[in-house]
Amino acid sequence: MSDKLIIFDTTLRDGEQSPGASMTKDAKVRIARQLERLKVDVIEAGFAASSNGDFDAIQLIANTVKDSTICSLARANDRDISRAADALKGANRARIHTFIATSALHMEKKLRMTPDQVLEQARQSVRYARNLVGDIEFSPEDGYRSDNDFLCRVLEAVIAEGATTINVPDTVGYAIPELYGNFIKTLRERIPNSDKAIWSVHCHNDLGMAVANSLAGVKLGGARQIECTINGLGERAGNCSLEEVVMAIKTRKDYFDLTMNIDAKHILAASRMVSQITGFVVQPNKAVVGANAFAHASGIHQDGVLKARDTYEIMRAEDVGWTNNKIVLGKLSGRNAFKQRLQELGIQLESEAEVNTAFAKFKELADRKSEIFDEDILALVIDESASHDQDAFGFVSMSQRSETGERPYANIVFTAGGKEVRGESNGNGPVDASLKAIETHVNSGAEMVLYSVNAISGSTESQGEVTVRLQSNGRVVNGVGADPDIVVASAKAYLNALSKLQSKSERVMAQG
Ligand SMILES: CC(=O)SCCNC(=O)CCNC(=O)[C@H](O)C(C)(C)COP(=O)(O)OP(=O)(O)OC[C@H]1O[C@@H](n2cnc3c(N)ncnc32)[C@H](O)[C@@H]1OP(=O)(O)O
Ligand SMILES: CC(C)C(=O)C(=O)O
Ligand SMILES: [Mg+2]
Repeated sequence: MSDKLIIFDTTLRDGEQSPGASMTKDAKVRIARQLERLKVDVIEAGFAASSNGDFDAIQLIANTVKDSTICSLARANDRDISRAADALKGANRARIHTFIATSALHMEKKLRMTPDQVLEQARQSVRYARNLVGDIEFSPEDGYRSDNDFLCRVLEAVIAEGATTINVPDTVGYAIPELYGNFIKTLRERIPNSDKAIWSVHCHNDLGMAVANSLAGVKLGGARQIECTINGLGERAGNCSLEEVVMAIKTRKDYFDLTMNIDAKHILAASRMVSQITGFVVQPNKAVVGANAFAHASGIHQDGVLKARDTYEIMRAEDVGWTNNKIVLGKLSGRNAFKQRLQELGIQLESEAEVNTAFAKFKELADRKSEIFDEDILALVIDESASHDQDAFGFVSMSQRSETGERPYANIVFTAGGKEVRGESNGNGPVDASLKAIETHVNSGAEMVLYSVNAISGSTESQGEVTVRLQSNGRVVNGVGADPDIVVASAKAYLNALSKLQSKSERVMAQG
């Protein structure tokens, strides 16, 4: 049996059947191009008979994408099949995928046809399609819940009519890996002409087993085509996810021993494109393409990964399109990860004692803030070294009150020459009140020439970094302070600037 596994992507057909995932023609072409870069073997571009728009999209994809086989779905009737063939005319390689349900439930209740009528319609449709296109896929819809004997009759008949791929769908996601794998194996063993077709699996994720079932269909059943979608998009709970199934087969080559054309480094871009076009956000803990798939937040794992990535990573992030893995600093991080980040940021602390002090401050901040960004660390270290040099004034604590219609009030405790002092004041706003409260004690006479606030990182959880520029007696100094509370950050920055004004060693900055 061949060791080549065909990857058939149906993001643009079954994926689009996901409620809310409808795509424009241009969006479909963009995705198809990305699938071509990913080197999927077959792109099911849509269902030509479903609408003129889908017909046009398939036609445009067939005319544009030349490296993959382009496929259209069609019900088992002449009209749908003709539409599919017409839409695919410009393709380098075209496939018609025709289907009809074979489970007793679907035949009786939905199609309202007898098994013999279904058998005949399947046979005729494949015959009709075969005269239009050489590459014909046939699917017995709800195949997994179909009667085995009947299914064998239908599949034998359509292979005899020229179907080149037999796809056995678990349409409603009812299968269990071992049972599904054996089901495919049994069909292949029982059908006399089964070796004339390539066998394919098409699994839905209603019980969260689409990937596992597909893998079992390949490993136990001998299927050599997997139907899947980017991000597992698809009807109801979705289809087998391309990124997961592909990376399972690549990562466990020791077990599957199969080859694929896929160029996995385009996986992440494909995932992002599909997510952006459909508006379906990828959950952070999604395998392979989720934001956390290669991220480490706990100290022991971070330490392990920094020493040897394979301690906690079974795939390389770069192989699926990430630029690297991620060490996310937070309250569970350890000293080694913290030190590594300081090094990456080009920060050299003088001694182990200084590292320990900075690490203690980092842990304290991390208890208040779920993720610590590089900018937080820079602010924390700048704050730390500033307090080393200039300790004339230091922030201790503050409280402040502001209420609509009331003048804001601040009460601040800070150190001045090593002694704790307290100041209080009203002001135009909470920042103004807190700086005036400092001045009630300091009386610096300095003029503020700049005040600026920056959110250190993108979210409301981030630290605020405040810069204050003061001018006094021809000297201009900058003070910087950082804190999740921007009023506290302002007070820290102001005290830092006042300290610099007092410091004899402070460099004089030319004004302007
Ligand atoms: C498991 C799957 O994913 S199957 C693919 C599902 N995808 C889609 O349905 C998306 C595209 N579908 C559509 O745009 C429309 O449903 C169309 C154009 C295909 C058909 O639209 P309509 O003609 O209005 O029919 P409607 O959708 O209401 O009903 C489906 C008809 O197709 C019949 N039918 C269903 N499957 C098949 C089949 N595989 N082969 C032949 N006939 C079929 C049904 O019995 C029903 O026939 P009836 O009208 O005689 O009762
Ligand atoms: C049309 C077929 C292949 C299908 O999508 C299914 O049965 O789930
Ligand atoms: Mg399906």
